[in-house]
Amino acid sequence: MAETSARDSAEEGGRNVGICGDGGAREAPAAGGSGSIPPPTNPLVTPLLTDMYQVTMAYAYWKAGKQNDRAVFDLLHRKNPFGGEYTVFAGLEECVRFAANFRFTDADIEYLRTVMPPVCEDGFFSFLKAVDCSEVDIHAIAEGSVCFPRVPLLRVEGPLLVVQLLETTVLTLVNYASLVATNAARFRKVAGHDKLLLEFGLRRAQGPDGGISGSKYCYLGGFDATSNLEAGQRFGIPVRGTHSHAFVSSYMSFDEIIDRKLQRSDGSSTCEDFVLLTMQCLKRMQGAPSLQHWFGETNHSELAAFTSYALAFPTAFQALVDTYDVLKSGVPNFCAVALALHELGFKAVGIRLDSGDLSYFSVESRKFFRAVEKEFGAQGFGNMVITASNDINEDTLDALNKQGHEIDAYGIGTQLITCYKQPALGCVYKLVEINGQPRIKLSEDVTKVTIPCKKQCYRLYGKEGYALVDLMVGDDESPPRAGERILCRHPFSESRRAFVVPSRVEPLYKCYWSGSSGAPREPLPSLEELREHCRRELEAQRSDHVRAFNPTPYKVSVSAKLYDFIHFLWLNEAPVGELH
Ligand SMILES: Nc1ncnc2c1ncn2[C@@H]1O[C@H](COP(=O)(O)OP(=O)(O)OP(=O)(O)O)[C@@H](O)[C@H]1O
Ligand SMILES: O=P(O)(O)OC[C@H]1O[C@H](OP(=O)(O)OP(=O)(O)O)[C@H](O)[C@@H]1O
Ligand SMILES: O=C(O)c1cccnc1
Ligand SMILES: [Mg+2]
Repeated sequence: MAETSARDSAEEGGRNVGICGDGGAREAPAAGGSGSIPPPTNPLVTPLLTDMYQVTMAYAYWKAGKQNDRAVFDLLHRKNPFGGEYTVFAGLEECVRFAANFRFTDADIEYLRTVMPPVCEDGFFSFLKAVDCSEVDIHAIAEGSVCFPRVPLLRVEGPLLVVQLLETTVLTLVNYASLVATNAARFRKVAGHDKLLLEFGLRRAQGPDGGISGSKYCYLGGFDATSNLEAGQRFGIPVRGTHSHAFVSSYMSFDEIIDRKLQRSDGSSTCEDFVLLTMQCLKRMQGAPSLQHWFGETNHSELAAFTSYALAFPTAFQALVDTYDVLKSGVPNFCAVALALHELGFKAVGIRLDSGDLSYFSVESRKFFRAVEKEFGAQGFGNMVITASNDINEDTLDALNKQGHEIDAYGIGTQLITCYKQPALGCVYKLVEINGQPRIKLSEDVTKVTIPCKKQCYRLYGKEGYALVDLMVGDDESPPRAGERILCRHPFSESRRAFVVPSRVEPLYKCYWSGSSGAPREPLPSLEELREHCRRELEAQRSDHVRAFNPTPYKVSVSAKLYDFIHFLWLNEAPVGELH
């Protein structure tokens, strides 16, 4: 029979990986095509969670009578994070919740009166009080999708004043969400699909929102569970935990263990002194010829702590073994308690390593488990779960893979949740059309030149089933069709172009908020569905695009017509220099 991985066991109901719980989510998934959409998860996400200049611009638009000009903005990133060639798009549901509930309160309006210059007319504030997203449409790539620079993740269309007001908030909702989901996906890729990935980031996250949204989007990106109970309750993410060094060092002797009784797992009898039993097990291990060279005296306060923890959790005993000395004390003490549990019909879970050379300690611990299994016929000891933590990042995971290790599960905090390798994703929100007139933003840096026009985006697949290219076309152009040859051009580099005959064409945009047209909108999937979508998307990528080291860039292109138009507009808008 194939060995069950730690991850499988956890997914089977989480019985086998420490203390765990899979309580139901407090929030039902957001309403989809019908019904009301709940407010953003974080109550701080209000219309005032924005930069002041959005409101001053709103005033100037209103003063000029431009407030209802029909505007189209694209939200896009220009560069993939972490030196990679892909990004996982996340944060869409929160944007839709924000738009659906966008309304200034009376208190907001009163506050704005105090901060806006006194010249601002009263009529503006009355106007602002009535502003909502009932005339706004949001089209977007599905949340959890793999996406690429320049292809807008969101297209927001509506009255200029209100779609301008959405800018900062939707950026803050998408930037970190997509960054941390991508980080999680990268950790998953290098760790391997058979490993259990636990997110332990809350204590190091950038504040409570970083903690909560970090847990959510790490789960979306491929982590299996979190230590964060609020995120567990709110989103239905499985929660897991072990114990800390403080628990171990809080014990000084066995005298602290008062209630020493432990009923056998089948309830048939009771062991009156479990402490004595663990001490006897340790003695037996010390006397076993095959284990003698491994260790001598162990730390007894550590053994007391482990024994006490096992009395509290006989069915889920997992021990942190590096408080004093991993191989001379932690692992033998753990095995003594695990053997005592075994005698009473319980199966211990395993250990957590939190310092030192994780490869070496995991390999040595596994050898010790196997030796104990052999010596005492303790079935299952050889494959007890080894969890590793301590400032782990992508490079550590890669190094561990190269060295060889026996780790089944990783607990990862700081480097994951803070996105230590790259702390920000640079999504921007750019005006691309106003009243049907395409607009462009020029820059010395060609990567910063915007692609004008209200656009449609398609992913074109080749005959081997992989995506070949993402193609942007003007909204008025006919869509590319499977089996039909189409010229795909790099948006800015004249010589980079290719004819593509797609085997399949996937339209990337769906409508997630349809204020003005009242068109049916896509349902908002549950977090579990987003996670599954993300997993499938990552699996479907060509391996050279998603490898960690020197990945191949994915092609993002525009139609010939859009290419010509971009360059026409560019020449039109760029002033001609004069040399003297
Ligand atoms: N075999 C390994 N290969 C590469 N990196 C490793 C390996 N084992 C551990 N690491 C990493 O090396 C770093 C060890 O850090 P450091 O020396 O500060 O910790 P430590 O002294 O072992 O533990 P602590 O300071 O928490 O008691 C951690 O980032 C850890 O993830
Ligand atoms: O290392 P991270 O990836 O951030 O994972 C979370 C860390 O948090 C805990 O201890 P903490 O760091 O609070 O104390 P310690 O460093 O002394 O173990 C845990 O033991 C991990 O080491
Ligand atoms: O449960 C754990 O082991 C844990 C949780 C958070 C941080 N470090 C470890
Ligand atoms: Mg630490």
